[in-house]
Amino acid sequence: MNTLSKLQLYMTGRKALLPGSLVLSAISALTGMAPYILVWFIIREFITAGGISSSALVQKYAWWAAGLAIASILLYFLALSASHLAAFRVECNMRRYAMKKIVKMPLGFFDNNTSGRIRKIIDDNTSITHSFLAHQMPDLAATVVMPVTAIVLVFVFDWRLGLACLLPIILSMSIMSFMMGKRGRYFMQRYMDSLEEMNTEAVEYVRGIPVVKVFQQTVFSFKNFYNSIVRYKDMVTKYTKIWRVPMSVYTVIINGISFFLVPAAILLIGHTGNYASVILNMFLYILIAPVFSQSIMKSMYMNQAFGQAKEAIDRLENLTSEKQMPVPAQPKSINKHDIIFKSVSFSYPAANKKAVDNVSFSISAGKTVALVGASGGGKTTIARLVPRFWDADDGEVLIGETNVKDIEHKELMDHISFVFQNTCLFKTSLLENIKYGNPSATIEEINRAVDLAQCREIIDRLPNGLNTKIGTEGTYLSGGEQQRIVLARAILKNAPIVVLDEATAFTDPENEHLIQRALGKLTKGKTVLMIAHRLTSIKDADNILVINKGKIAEQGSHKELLMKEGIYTKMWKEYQKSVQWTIKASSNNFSQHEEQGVENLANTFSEK
Ligand SMILES: Nc1ncnc2c1ncn2[C@@H]1O[C@H](COP(=O)(O)OP(=O)(O)OP(=O)(O)O)[C@@H](O)[C@H]1O
Repeated sequence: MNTLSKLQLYMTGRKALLPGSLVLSAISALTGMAPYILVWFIIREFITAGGISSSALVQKYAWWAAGLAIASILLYFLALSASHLAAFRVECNMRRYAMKKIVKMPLGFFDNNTSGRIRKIIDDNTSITHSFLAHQMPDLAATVVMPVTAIVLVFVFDWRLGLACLLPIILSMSIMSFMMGKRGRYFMQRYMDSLEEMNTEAVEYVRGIPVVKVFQQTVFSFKNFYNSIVRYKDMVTKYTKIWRVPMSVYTVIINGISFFLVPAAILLIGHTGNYASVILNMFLYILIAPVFSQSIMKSMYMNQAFGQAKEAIDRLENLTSEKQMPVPAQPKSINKHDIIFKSVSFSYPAANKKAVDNVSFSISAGKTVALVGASGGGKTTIARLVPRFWDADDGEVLIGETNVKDIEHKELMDHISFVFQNTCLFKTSLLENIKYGNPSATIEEINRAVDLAQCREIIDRLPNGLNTKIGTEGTYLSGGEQQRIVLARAILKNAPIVVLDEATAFTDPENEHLIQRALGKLTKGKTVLMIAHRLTSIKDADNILVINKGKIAEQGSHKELLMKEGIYTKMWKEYQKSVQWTIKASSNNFSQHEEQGVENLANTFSEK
């Protein structure tokens, strides 16, 4: 399907706007040609019909010329209005369509596509199609109609002068098609790729400025951003050099049609001896020549705009064509709250190894299973298969007796509370943030969740209590405090299944203690799948799975695993050492010991 047909799909119900704009623009172009002929009539009156004696006729021609010029402008205005209406409609529908598709994407889609990237692809590409439809499309009709009419005219008046006019046009169009051919399209693609790359790197650069300042590094530490600018500059410079000669020749020829006409006219006068008629026609041709140059220039930009619009639609389609989360044809409801993994395997798209490899385990309703193991082992991926961030490639993930693929998205989400590694609080009131877990909760229920999540002292300290807006007017919360607010949200949701990903990582001891209490309240009586690096927090789990390279390397309770003297035992010993070091470190060398402990822990796995 070509670019215009694709854009027409987004017109929904007002499909006539765009063709209407083209027709109005074509009529405007035709009307705009008429004054040239009328001026030619006036000149003819002066040269052949005795000048002043025919002033009434001259005036009549002049009025018609002025009237038609005004009519042409008005028609063009109407054409622009119609094209703008079409453009706004298409832009709006494109954004809606993209957003509708994106909200249906699996949750894992947002891991690989940052919010910045999604925003840029949608915003920038819909804006490109807007300016193409609103501004360039009306010119398309004029670009076709004006030169065709002008060519007919020049051949009607004097075919020999017409040929002299046509020669530079053919030459310039050949140069233009050389510039806009395969090479031009290739450049456009690379140009937009480089812009996107530069943009992504620029966002990364701005995000990293605090780190650069803290570590006293120069901006050159942002090699990727620097390299993306250099690559862009090199590509544009190379392309400009390729275009330098053809573009100069093209510009000279297209603006110099008159220089082809004068020698042709001299030859014609010598040949026919009809001085007045040749000069008169030559005036018309000189008047019309700018029409050609303008039209060809416009068509050059038009070609470029078409290329950009095509590229913009392709990029938007690429984003939205990613596989959506399949919706069950006959949804089943959740009858029990145990979680069962049956020979589950999963690979990330484009990855060459399995992130989860033939994993089987079960969590009875109300019990807790913890995942531990080396970084990159696959713990997060396993946990995320339960709320369908992605679907398993092989095997089954069941809740009760129902495969998660057969459960409607809303029902699945209603039954699971997911506490992420990175807390996400919205820049609104704490009340709104907590209420997100259950929008219909009463204020009593909210207050209860606040108490259970150990958030009361946070709320009491803030000037407007629960109504305090966070992230504004200097009201900020520490990482541990944010974590507790997120737990209040999860407690309010009161889902029977809880998935916890590193909930206590990176918090200070005081906050950890409070978070542990809040977690105790959240998980009480629930089916829990939790990932934790602090082994003390999962010591009491009903079952601990040691995950290594996507597989279950060991499993059992804390005691059973210690008796096995395997990976877990090593991990536990290393962890104990690091805890002791931390205590010793209160007097000296804290960071050195802590780092050493973490390193030892990491080595345990690299040895495996
Ligand atoms: N969105 C993603 N796209 C592609 N590969 C991914 C993605 N997320 C994780 N991986 C890869 O899958 C493997 C398992 O990663 P996962 O995050 O599940 O491990 P983990 O045990 O939770 O690690 P950590 O303890 O560091 O969080 C790793 O090799 C990782 O590089």
